[in-house]
Parts: sequence; structure tokens; C-alpha cells
Amino acid sequence: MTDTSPVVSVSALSKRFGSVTAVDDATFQVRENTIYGLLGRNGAGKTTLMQLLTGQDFASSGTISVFGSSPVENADVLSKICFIKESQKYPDEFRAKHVFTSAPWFFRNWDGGFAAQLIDEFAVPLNRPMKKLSRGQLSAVGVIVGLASRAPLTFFDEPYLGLDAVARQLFYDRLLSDYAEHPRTVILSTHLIDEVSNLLEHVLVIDQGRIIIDAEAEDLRGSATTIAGTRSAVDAFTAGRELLHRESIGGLASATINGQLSALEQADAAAAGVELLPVSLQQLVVRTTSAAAHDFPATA
Ligand SMILES: Nc1ncnc2c1ncn2[C@@H]1O[C@H](COP(=O)(O)OP(=O)(O)OP(=O)(O)O)[C@@H](O)[C@H]1O
Repeated sequence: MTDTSPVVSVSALSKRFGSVTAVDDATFQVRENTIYGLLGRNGAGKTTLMQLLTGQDFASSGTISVFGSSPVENADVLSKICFIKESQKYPDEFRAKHVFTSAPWFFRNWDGGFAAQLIDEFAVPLNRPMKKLSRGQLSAVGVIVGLASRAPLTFFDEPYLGLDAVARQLFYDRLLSDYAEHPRTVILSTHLIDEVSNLLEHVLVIDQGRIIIDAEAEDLRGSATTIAGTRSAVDAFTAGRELLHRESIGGLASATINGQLSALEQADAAAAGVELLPVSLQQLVVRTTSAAAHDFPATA
């Protein structure tokens, strides 16, 4: 594989469960040494997509290449992947310490010193049986394995469930600093978009199985604007533009439009008496996915 080869390459990928199409004709690539956000509503297809990419399920159609090969029953590819998910099962007799003593068997880049630091920081009770851990402690074990494994391709499927705000921040901080020293590819699925917004370099948004946004996070920030003011001023200003959302109450309205405004348009907005408000990544995803779900008209 050359430096420019994608880590993951997916083409026309679909996964159907009976009448449900969980992943619908997805085509995208994941590049090396980048933190990806896989974002989408409940049931959008995030977990299914991760299961397919990690060879834990078979595609109904389409192709998947991970490190240049199919991940299904491919020991070489799978040895480069770490998949952290909430539903992780552990052997009955396992205590927390057993997870960390067995991890180096699976992950060739495992850093025991880093794991010990994280175990201390997340206050994981090493001697306690896994079955007795609290939800947050269980999540902490997963997060530590995901970080200390330093796998070339690491998936975190909503790793924060059960973690309190302090522990989540610790996770984000350690991920970012360790990633800076040991670059690798990370795919993080989350609902807490605002929290991770600054962490993400590339964003994939999946909605009803379809990839509806595949863009650099930097390009997405500031790629939409909300215009607020009197209904007539907002409607006049947004006429003919691609609307992601519009709401009104009484004589006031607010509309979110796709695309950046030029300096001239910003001056026009000021002259028209409408206010321009930035749209966060989370708002953009909410607006885009709800617009897709409700088939909101693309133009006014
Ligand atoms: N084994 C299965 N059998 C039938 N339907 C399934 C199966 N697995 C997933 N689905 C359906 O496929 C769709 C996508 O599910 P998936 O778990 O991938 O979503 P998700 O984006 O991870 O959701 P969440 O954010 O709620 O975890 C859902 O409608 C789900 O009900």
C-alpha cells in the first residue's frame, strides 16, 4: 500500500436485514492518519457500517477494502483494527485487570505504560469482575483499550455511554494528545457532536443508511448560516437559496441556508435588517438529517 492509498475504500455498499436497508449504496474512502466522525441519528446505520468495515458482518452488495483487502476473516487486516463498542462481551471470569493483560496478545502496538496511566486517571478498579463494573467503568475499560492499543485503524462506537462529563473530556484530551504523537486513523461514532466537534478532521454523516455528507470538518464549519429577523425580510433574503430549515413564529422567522455568504451578501443582510448567526456542526447535522428525513424543499 502506498502512502496515498486510502485505509478504507467502500463502493456501492449495502446491507439489508429483511426489509430494512441499514446501509444503502454507500461509497466513500477513509484516509490515513485522520480522525473521522461518523455521525447520524438513531438507527441511521452507524453500527452496521462499522460491523461491515471490521469484518463482523457480510455485505448484501458492494465492496469493502480495508488496508487493501477484504476485512472478512482476514487475520492480517484485523490485526490492525481495534473496534470499541458498548456491547463488548468479556469471558465470565474476567476481572478488569484480565482485559489489560490480554490486550497485548491482540494489539501489536499496545503500550502498557500508557494503559497504566489511563487506568489510574479513569480510576478503573482492576480487581473487580467485569460483570460488577458500573456502566461508566465499563466504558472506561473500552476507551483505555482503544487508546492504548494504538491500532492503525481504531473504531469507537459511541464510547462515551456511561462516562460522566469529566471522564469524557479526559478521553477527548488523551485521544488528541496521543494521536498527535502517534498518528493513526480513528473513526468515532457519536451523538455528542458539539463535544467532539473540535476533534474531528473529517465528517461522514449517515442518514437512513445513505452517506449524505462526506466532507472536511473545516469546510463544514461555517458552511451554513442561519438568517433571523422579520418574516418578510428573512423570506426576501433567502429567496432562491437552498434552505436546510425554516421556522417562524408570529412575524419573525429564521432560516438556515447552505453555503457561505460573501462580504457583499453580508452587507446586504445588514442593510436588510436580518441577523446572521453561525451554525455549529451539530446544528448542521441536525438540520441536514431532519431535512433529509422530512424531504424539506431544497429551495424557497
Ligand atoms: N440484525 C439486525 N436485524 C434487523 N435489523 C437490524 C439489525 N441490525 C440493525 N438493524 C436495523 O438497521 C438500522 C441501522 O441500525 P444501526 O444499529 O446500524 O444504527 P445506528 O446508527 O448505530 O443507531 P444508534 O445510534 O441508535 O445506535 C436500524 O433500523 C436497525 O433497527
